[in-house]
Amino acid sequence: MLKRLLRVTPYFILAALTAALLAFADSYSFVKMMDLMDIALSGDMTNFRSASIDLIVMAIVLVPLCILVAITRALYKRKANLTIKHYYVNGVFNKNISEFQKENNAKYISCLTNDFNLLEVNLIDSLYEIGACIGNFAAGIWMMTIVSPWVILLAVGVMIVMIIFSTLTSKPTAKHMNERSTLFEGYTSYTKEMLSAFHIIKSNNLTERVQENFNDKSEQVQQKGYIVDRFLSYIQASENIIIGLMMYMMLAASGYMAIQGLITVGGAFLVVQSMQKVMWPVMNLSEQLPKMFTVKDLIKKIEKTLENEDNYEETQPMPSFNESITLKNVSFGYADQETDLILENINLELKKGGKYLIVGPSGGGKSTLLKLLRKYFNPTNGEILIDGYNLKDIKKNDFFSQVANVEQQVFIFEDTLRNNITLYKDYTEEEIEEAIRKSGLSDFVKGLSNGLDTMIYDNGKNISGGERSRVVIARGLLAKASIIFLDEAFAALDMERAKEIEKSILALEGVTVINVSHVLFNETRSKYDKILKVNHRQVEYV
Ligand SMILES: Nc1ncnc2c1ncn2[C@@H]1O[C@H](COP(=O)(O)OP(=O)(O)OP(=O)(O)O)[C@@H](O)[C@H]1O
Repeated sequence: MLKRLLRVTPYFILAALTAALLAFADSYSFVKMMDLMDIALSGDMTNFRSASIDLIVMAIVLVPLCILVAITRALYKRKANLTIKHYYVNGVFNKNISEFQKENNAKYISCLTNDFNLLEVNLIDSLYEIGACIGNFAAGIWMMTIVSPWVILLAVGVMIVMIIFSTLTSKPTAKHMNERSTLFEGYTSYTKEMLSAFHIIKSNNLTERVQENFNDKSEQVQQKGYIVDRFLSYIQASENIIIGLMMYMMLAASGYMAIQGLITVGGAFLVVQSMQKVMWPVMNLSEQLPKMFTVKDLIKKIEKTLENEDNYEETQPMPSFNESITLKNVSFGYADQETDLILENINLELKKGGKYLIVGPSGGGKSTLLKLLRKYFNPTNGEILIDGYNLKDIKKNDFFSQVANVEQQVFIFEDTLRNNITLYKDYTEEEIEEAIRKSGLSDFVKGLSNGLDTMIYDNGKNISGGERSRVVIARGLLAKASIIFLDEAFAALDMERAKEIEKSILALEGVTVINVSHVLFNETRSKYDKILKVNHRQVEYV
């Protein structure tokens, strides 16, 4: 992630340089003020006028510079945030389907919200602040050199003390931050579950219990937040004491020098201003550095969510599906243990263009067989060959572009009906119409005042379960895939409609259809080439 962040270096440099430019311009205006003060005390009216004009010009120049600083800072922040978020989402989509499904996806939501908010404050903002601090510190030192180089030594001393202090306090801060992030993960997961199950909770009178659990989790997160804030405020208070002491020492030193006549009154004024210029970065650095030190562990935690245990490299392209899918002595268990096998020693051949129905008792392993054929999981033993090539070696993207999946669990995007059917790909109106007709959606679409441009909200809350299923069937038909996998795709449809759609799918020439279903209609039964029963780890022909 840090490597990816390096790409925004030009934006960072631009933002830091403009901040430094502003710091120097601001310091220069203080030098001009010092001159004005000393000229005024000497009673030199001619030079006083020109020094006053210089000051006014400086004040005018500062305005566009301030705007430039705000713009370059915002640009850097925007680029940096987008870069790490793109990196993360890209990483999530590089996860294997099986490994992604093993995890609670609230883990990823928590990373993208809580952890990325922390990254924005503790890394992206802090980096900018550190850049700006360096510019301001340099400008402050420059101001000091104009008055007396001796004051610089004191400022460098303060800096060293503060860096040592930050290093010492960073470890316990990082520990607390990580614990808080883990608590947030549980909290996000629970909140997501609570809102998804809203109607179940209400209709089963579970409100009180759920609220109690939520309050407990929320209390834990708040308590940790309180501990972190309290800890950080102790650190802050200690820093303020140290910095305060240093400031008094510098003030006393410049006062002594003015009394001794080593510097002018204007010079004393400039020392006070330069001290502020130097102290701000020192104070700010002492705030930003501990935050920066906590980022390493946070990034490690975020990167861990993107790790794939199985990094098998797929090398075989699959431009088309031409002959058959063959299962050779395939065994599979989710737990990778021989005793926990769901399927054992399966041998099958599924021909291109063939229509296959998979039946069997609940929990028998039908969906598991489909998951293996869909390349969600690899067999524990044996191999699945497609046109003679091991499915394990076939590149995921190539394989997925040859198949369409129609599942019982439907996902509908919050978008128009058209985009939900085409899945953002280009098809002709005739192709879309044909898919709508074959999936039994024609009457539904005709009845909508906006037709295909009707918006579907929140995973299809404004359409029925059967309509949702048909949208997904239309997707499958439109995709013109070589293989269609159906998993209880007709469960939400009435019998007549289910039969009609099943017939349309079974009439697709050259398309291999593998349909897992509890429902077996006499009218469509004969249209299947083979009916397979999955039971007791075995697959047999019916
Ligand atoms: N991700 C998983 N991790 C562990 N075990 C699983 C997983 N998915 C399914 N199983 C188990 O595998 C067995 C077969 O499940 P599968 O979903 O393949 O059955 P099925 O025949 O499709 O059942 P149904 O008709 O009820 O959908 C079941 O005992 C189930 O509990």
